[in-house]
Amino acid sequence: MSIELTKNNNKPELIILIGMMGAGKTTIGRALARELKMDFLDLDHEIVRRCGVAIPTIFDIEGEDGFRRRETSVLAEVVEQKHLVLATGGGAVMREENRALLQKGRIIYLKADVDELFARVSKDTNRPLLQTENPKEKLRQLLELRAPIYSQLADVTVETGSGAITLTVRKLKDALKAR
Ligand SMILES: Nc1ncnc2c1ncn2[C@@H]1O[C@H](COP(=O)(O)OP(=O)(O)O)[C@@H](O)[C@H]1O
Ligand SMILES: O=C(O)C1=C[C@@H](OP(=O)(O)O)[C@@H](O)[C@H](O)C1
Ligand SMILES: [Mg+2]
Repeated sequence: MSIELTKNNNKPELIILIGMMGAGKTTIGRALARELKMDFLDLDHEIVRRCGVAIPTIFDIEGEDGFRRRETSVLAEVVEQKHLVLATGGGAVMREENRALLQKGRIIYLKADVDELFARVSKDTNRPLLQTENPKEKLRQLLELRAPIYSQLADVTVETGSGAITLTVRKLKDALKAR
């Protein structure tokens, strides 16, 4: 099967947020969509809605592989939508097939360092990959592996520090306008 993909950077009908767990894809994505008067969809939430069970349950029953298959299948559908801000899950960029699908949108990399990411997600039990003895080390390893991929895919990269969420949304809007 060959997929024909065209990328139109001047007309962001589909904005896609990528980045690590805790980067703020879900939170910032929702706020950005509201600001831009676009629809919002979170890939993880859509997977959960379709399965009827939470992400840790999908990992328990089907393993990470099962989750990734579902992720690809939902991603393939939702990238066809227009007027949409799409928040992906942090690992969605790891499959070649997904990276091709992501090219349908304007890709924004939300960047944060390990300390910041850890501070944001450490109390959340909804991320099965971090249910380990040393979740900070796991975040560090995942970041090391994924950071070059996020950077390579990104049309726009926005640093999200410890500042307010509204500030990050403003930065993002400006960055989108500037391109
Ligand atoms: N820019 C930000 N500044 C401070 N806290 C943030 C920021 N972005 C997200 N958060 C907080 O971090 C947590 C994880 O954010 P979330 O949007 O779920 O990240 P992701 O979807 O990238 O994993 C949430 O509690 C959210 O309120
Ligand atoms: O980084 C990852 O591999 C994952 C990130 C999660 O989404 P967030 O990045 O929104 O936390 C979710 O898709 C799943 O737990 C796997
Ligand atoms: Mg999320």
